[in-house]
Amino acid sequence: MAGVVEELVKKAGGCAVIDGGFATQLEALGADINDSLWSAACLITKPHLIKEVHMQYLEAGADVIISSSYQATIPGFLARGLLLEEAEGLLRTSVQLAREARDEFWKSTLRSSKPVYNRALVAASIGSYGAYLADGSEYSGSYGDDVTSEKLKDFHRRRLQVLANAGPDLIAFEAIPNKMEAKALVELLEEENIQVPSWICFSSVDGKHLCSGESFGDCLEILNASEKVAIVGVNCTPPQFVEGIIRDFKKQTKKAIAVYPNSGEVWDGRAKRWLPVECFGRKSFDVMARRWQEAGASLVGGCCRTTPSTIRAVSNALKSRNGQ
Ligand code: MET
Ligand SMILES: [Zn+2]
Repeated sequence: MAGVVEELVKKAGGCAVIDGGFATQLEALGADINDSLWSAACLITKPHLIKEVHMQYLEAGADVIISSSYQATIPGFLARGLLLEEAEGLLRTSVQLAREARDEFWKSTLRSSKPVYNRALVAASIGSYGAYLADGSEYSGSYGDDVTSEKLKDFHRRRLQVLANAGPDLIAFEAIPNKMEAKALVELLEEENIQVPSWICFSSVDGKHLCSGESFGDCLEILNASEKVAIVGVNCTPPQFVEGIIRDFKKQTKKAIAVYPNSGEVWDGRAKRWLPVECFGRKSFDVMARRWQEAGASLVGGCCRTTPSTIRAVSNALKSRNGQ
């Protein structure tokens, strides 16, 4: 585990808290994210709301906050009529807003000497190629035959460079749906010699495989071989599968494990809405978070449809047992 993460996990008493659904909370604050850029549209129109969401998660007890760049891509911004420099500037802004929130919150915490908080880390979010396509392939992992590993690397390269140079503590590759993309990302981290430690989290719809149907084990083998990858895990996956996934990962990796599932609701990519298949609220997250720590997770949080109240419950559950 990279030193900075190790230190945070230790300070948090063995399990650090990641924030919750970012787009979800932006929407709750009144932002319109029904947009091909999704939450990243707010980088153009409502940056103050982005900072507000970060503040709410810090207040709720998050030790790691994830930037608003999940669906912020250079081609996405260019298609919106922005210039290349403007697009790159918005990527840097996403990290900057999270850092400002972290620094302001930390200053105010020091003044009020609330011992429950740690100085949070900022993770720069990078969503999958499928998230950019916004066509449902984010959860199917099927990119079609014309998408090669080189094409994926070219898609990710510049954004990765810009975000890594914007001063985050971590890079968070989120909801990676297939093995080709996981491998392309590992190769890219090496090729670009990225010095910021990364996490790579997969998404799963069945708890046994990546969304593509490929095995976790094959992908973990690729991640295990890279020193650039500090943390592996799953996000935006139904919470009922997470305990089993952690136990499975434990057998196949020595890297730290991060889990931040969604609420259990299912995204209907065509209809662009959440289907309430099985929804887990903050009460269940509080119980589940403890089990996830016991099973071996070092970082626990929430993804889509989880909120600051979910994260407060997770933080209270983990930190009270860890004597914080
Ligand atoms: N960090 C992103 C968010 O919470 C992850 C989205 S997963 C589809 O909005
Ligand atoms: Zn999600």
